[in-house]
Amino acid sequence: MQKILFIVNPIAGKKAGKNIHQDIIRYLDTDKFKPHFKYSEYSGHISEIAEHGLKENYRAIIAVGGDGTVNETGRILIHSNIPMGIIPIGSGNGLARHLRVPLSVKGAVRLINKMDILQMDAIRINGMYSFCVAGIGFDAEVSRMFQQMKARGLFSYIIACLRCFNQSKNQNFIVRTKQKEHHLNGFMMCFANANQFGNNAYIAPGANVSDGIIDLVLVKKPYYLQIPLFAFKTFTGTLENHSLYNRINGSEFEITQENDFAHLDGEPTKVGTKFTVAIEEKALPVIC
Ligand SMILES: Nc1ncnc2c1ncn2[C@@H]1O[C@H](COP(=O)(O)OP(=O)(O)OP(=O)(O)O)[C@@H](O)[C@H]1O
Repeated sequence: MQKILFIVNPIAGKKAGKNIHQDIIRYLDTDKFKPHFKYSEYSGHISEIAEHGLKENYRAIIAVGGDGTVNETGRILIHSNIPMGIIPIGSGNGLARHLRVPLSVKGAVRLINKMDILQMDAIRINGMYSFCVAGIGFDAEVSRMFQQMKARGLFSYIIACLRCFNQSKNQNFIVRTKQKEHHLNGFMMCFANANQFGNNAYIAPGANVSDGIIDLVLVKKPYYLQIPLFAFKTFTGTLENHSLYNRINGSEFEITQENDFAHLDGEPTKVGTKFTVAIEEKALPVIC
C-alpha cells in the first residue's frame, strides 16, 4: 500500500477544504493508496508540512487548495522524485486549469488514482519559485490588496482589481536578455509559465509549462473604453493581437522596475527593484 499525503488549505477559495477528506476517501483507490491528511493552520505551514512529508516516503503529495497552496507545496517538491498532485479548491486555480486537472473533487482524485506524471518547468525569481504566473506592476498591487481582504474568491478579486486600477500607472521597466536591453513602459509585466492567472483569464494564451520558455508579457494601461474589449480578449484567449499587449519569449531575464515587490502565483512578495527571472526546465513532477 502506497501512502499519499493530502495537504489541505482550509481557507482557500470558498473554504471547501474544511470537510473535504470524506470526498477524497470516497473516490481514492484505497486498494492502492492509503491517504494521510494534514490541514494548514497559518501561511507558510503548507511548506513546513510538505518538507516533513518529503522525508516520509510518500508516493505523492497533494496540494488541496489554490495557486498559493500549489506554490507552497511545489517549492518544496521541486527537484525531488515525489510528484505533486492538485485538488483545485482555490479562488483562481490557474495551474490546475492550465493542466486540465478537473475542478471537481471526484475528477481530480481519479487523476491521482492514475498517477500520470508530467515534468513541468518552474520560474525562479531571486531564489523563489513561480509555477503558474508571476508579475510586477498592477497585478502585484492587486495581489497585495487581495491578501489584506477578509473574503477570498472571484468577487473579492474583482473588487481588488477595481480599487487598484485608479491608483496604478504605467511605469518604466528595463528588460535585459543575453542579446538585448529593452526599455519598456507599461502597466504590468507578467512572467508566465502557465497560460492563465486563473478563472480562465488567459494572460499568455500560448504558454506551455513544459517548453523551457518564459512568456514575458507587457501590458499598457487601458483607457476605460478599452477595458471591455481587453477583458473579452483575456477570457477568450485572444489577447495576442491587442494593441496594448506585447510578449517577449526567453529563458532568462534581468528586470529593473520602479517598485520593489512582485507576486508569485498570486502571493505578494518583495523582490527588489532589480531581479532575475530564469526558467528551471522540467523541475517539478506533477500529476495531470
Ligand atoms: N490556516 C491558514 N490560515 C491563514 N492562511 C493560510 C492558512 N493555510 C494556508 N494559508 C495561506 O492561504 C493563502 C491562500 O491560499 P490559496 O492561494 O491556495 O487560495 P486562493 O487564494 O483562494 O486560491 P488561488 O490562489 O487559486 O486564487 C496562501 O497564501 C497560504 O499560505
